[in-house]
Amino acid sequence: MQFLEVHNISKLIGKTEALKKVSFQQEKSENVAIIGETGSGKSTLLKIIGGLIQTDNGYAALYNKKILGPDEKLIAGHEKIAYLSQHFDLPIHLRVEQALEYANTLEENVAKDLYKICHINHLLKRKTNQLSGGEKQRIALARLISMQPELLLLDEPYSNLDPIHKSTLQTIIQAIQAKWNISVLMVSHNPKDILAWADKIIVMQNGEIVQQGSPEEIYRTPANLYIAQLTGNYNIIKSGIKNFLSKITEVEKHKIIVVRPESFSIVDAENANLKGKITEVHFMGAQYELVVSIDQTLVKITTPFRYFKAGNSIDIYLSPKDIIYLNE
Ligand SMILES: Nc1ncnc2c1ncn2[C@@H]1O[C@H](COP(=O)(O)OP(=O)(O)OP(=O)(O)O)[C@@H](O)[C@H]1O
Repeated sequence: MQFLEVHNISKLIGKTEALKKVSFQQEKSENVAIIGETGSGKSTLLKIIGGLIQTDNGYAALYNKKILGPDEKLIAGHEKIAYLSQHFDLPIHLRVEQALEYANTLEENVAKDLYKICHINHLLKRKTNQLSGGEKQRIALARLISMQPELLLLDEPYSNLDPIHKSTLQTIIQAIQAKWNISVLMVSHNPKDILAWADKIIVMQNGEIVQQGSPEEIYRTPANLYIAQLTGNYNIIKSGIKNFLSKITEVEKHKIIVVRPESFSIVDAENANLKGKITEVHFMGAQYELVVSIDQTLVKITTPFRYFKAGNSIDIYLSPKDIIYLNE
């Protein structure tokens, strides 16, 4: 039986076609991420799946049963689907433990485990207005999980968190998924947050799905420049180096050529197929970004090695397999 099916969903908000015939499927065991620029329709789609916004056309179904919209039921939402919005709210004037108790459907010891996993035990006696944004978010998450959903919808969960709290939340989400077998559908605009996590990525642009596939497919063979730009750093190769590349490989005509910065390797002269001169060196933490002039075209190349200086001439290898051709 299909776990989640989204079929031909369209939605007009005001005069904006927020969603245009959106269809995809999620299996129970899959981690699915939706990415796309601001305004591409990600949140609207998540809210429709959560039963919080009515569709104009099409439907979403969980285990082949249509998810009803707010016009079709008394209380909006679906009992097996939890939605953690970017603007999560907790009931006010309550202590955290009261806010959690009112929602909880778990046995007491299981609920205790959940609070421990979510790192909120030390917050239980606080009032819900005496918490940081990250703490509120972890409590809101624990509250949703204590209602035993099968599908958790996360709308930009990491967007306001520093790296330490982000890493904590990533660990919490993985622990929750493993312990309670909850499927997650996550919206994000940061490729770093989802490439390693997702089994499938759905890319949205102007209310439409423009590509869906595994993280590697989306990263290595993006369907257009927008998707290449969304998923990581990139170089657009201009005519100078394009001419140079045509000596190495049969360059496809009338295509935009994109190369990821890590696809260039700095090698010994005998293994090289390109030559360049470093014009700038930028320290990026785990790696350095070199700006390199190849046949008067500037490209960015990443390297873990610290000994390169501006002005150095370097020998470079680019595998033809790592050249991404996109339609103009
Ligand atoms: N309440 C509203 N009134 C008018 N237009 C809206 C409303 N909500 C959404 N829209 C429009 O619908 C489109 C999709 O919005 P949505 O919030 O789903 O995008 P998004 O991809 O989630 O964006 P973001 O990443 O900024 O959250 C946008 O063009 C937006 O301006």
